[in-house]
Amino acid sequence: MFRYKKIGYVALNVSDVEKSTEFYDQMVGLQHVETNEKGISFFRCSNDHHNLILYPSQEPGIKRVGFQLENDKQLELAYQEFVKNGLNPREVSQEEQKELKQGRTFRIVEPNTGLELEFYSKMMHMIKNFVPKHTKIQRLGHVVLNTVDVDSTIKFFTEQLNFIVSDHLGENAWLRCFPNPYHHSFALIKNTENKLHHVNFMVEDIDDIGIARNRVLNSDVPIAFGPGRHEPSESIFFYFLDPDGMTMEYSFGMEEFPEENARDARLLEPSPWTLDRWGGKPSPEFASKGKIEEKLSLIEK
Ligand SMILES: CC(C)c1ccc(C(=O)O)c(O)c1O
Ligand SMILES: [Fe+2]
Repeated sequence: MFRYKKIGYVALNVSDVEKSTEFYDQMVGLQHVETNEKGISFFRCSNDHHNLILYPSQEPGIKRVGFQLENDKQLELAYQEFVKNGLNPREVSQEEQKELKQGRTFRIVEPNTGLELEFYSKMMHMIKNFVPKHTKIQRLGHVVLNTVDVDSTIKFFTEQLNFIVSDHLGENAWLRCFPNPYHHSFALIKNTENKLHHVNFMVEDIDDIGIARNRVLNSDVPIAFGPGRHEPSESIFFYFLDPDGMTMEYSFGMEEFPEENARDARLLEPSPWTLDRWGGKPSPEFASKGKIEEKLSLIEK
């Protein structure tokens, strides 16, 4: 099976790119790289050209998630595997690759949720390091989806995409993209609707969490959950809402897995205390918004 480097970027549809650009730059603390002539806005928290893209849209939500493979050889292996399994990978045009500052890129549609997933190995490496404005963001951490058919979605990620389950909690699962060490770069939570649950950025220390809470409290940005501590990955978390009501998370600290002899996935107790060891409760708006952009699945289920 093919090998990942990491979750590379998330693309969101937003109703007002200018407003959201200010939010992700000033409130989240990502570096705004450029807004192009089509009104597409790029941000980074690393030397990658982008770790977040905002697309103008009437319907806010999630557009796609991009995964970086270890190298060109692994990318080709993934392509061959997808073709063999009838997943119909679609190569991204040269023109769009240029717009994205990426090398060879292809996409498939996850058949259970309709989310478009992208695979690439090369993205423009920016000369100047990411300089934190206020929050020492280390990386795009994970994306979580709500899914109606959670069993089939987990099966797809593990059997077709080479993800490994790090933990189960009831029917839900936290998954890592092998051999990336972090506890999860994707998670799947059962719901009555397929939609975005949240996007996570990992931060360097606990002060980033405490300072963020005060920054958000002193603004008109709604807090959605936390600060608290998650049982599965042991991270300290803080969630707040973006201008379209989509949930963003900062987290500090996360269990890491070795490539070989990693522990087996646990069956964690489905209890509110598992989600927050400190006993907090999410607001009703937590993880409530984030339509998945509809893409026709070409995969036979
Ligand atoms: C409440 C959500 C689904 C959640 C639960 C646990 C973790 C973790 O262990 O890191 C998360 O990151 C979450 O977002
Ligand atoms: Fe999370």
